[in-house]
Amino acid sequence: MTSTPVIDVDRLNISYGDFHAVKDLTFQVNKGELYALLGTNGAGKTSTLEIIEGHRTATSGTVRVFGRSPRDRHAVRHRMGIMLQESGFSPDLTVRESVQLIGKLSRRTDRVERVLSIVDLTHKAATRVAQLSGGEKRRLDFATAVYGNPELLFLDEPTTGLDIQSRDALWDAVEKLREDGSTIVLTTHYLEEAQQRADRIGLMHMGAFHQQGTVAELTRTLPAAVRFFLPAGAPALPLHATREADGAFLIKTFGLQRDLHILLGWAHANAVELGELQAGPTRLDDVFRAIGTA
Ligand SMILES: Nc1ncnc2c1ncn2[C@@H]1O[C@H](COP(=O)(O)OP(=O)(O)OP(=O)(O)O)[C@@H](O)[C@H]1O
Repeated sequence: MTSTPVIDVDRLNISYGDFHAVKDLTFQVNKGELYALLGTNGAGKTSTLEIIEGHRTATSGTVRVFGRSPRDRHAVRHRMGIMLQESGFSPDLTVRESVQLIGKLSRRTDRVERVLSIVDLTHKAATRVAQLSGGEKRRLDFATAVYGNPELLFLDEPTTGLDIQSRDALWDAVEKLREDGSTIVLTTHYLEEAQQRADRIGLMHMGAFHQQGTVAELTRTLPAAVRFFLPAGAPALPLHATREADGAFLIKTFGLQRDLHILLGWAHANAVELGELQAGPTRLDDVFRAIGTA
């Protein structure tokens, strides 16, 4: 991974009339990174991506993609693969014709059969788009992003409507592209996927970054949790705990390993069984839930 940014956004502002939708947003995405742009509804993710993808002009600020203005479509567009939430393929075209069309529009070279195989639609090549299932249509959308191995991929909610096998296959294909040096920008409401896949996350709220960093950097801002039930008559706990509505004990801690060690030592010494014991670091969901409460 080098430090040359593929995407460089500097004090980006986007207004719709009087409404200031994106406020002084600054971030970079480096070559080979998987950057997840996440946020609450209406946070400004789509608006920001529309600028980076060259569909719209900024109200103020500078955006560079491969060092060029994204409005310089001739220089930049063929280097990007964009998987939208809906690609809007003509329902009358077959799958093969749709992929051929992607090839023409993208100005990248590839073999149609290779792309069909990556998105697992070889067996549907002669089927009309109108006859595809929701998940199959989504895989055809993915073909727009992978055709010709672009250097930069935008994946907008890529796995919505996909079954687990198709999701795994999509991520395998993304990993292969990354091995070849592609840079990925992901937007998703499946926080687990972002937590698992992203190198860095930009978490937007009301037009600005609420937080930006690696998953570890984001989750370490909140305590980890240890949850368990105690049998009646158990001696006093060695750590401060609160009671949940269902009677479970909850310990919140920034020193998970240390406190688990204390708790398990205490349980062992007192022959106490910790019922349904769960312990884990904060998840990205919790970081999201904390937005607005912090
Ligand atoms: N063309 C437009 N005209 C006026 N307001 C707009 C326009 N497009 C977006 N907005 C407003 O700008 C804000 C940011 O919208 P945007 O679609 O970028 O958010 P988002 O983060 O993608 O949201 P979501 O997760 O709900 O899709 C919202 O309040 C939205 O209502």
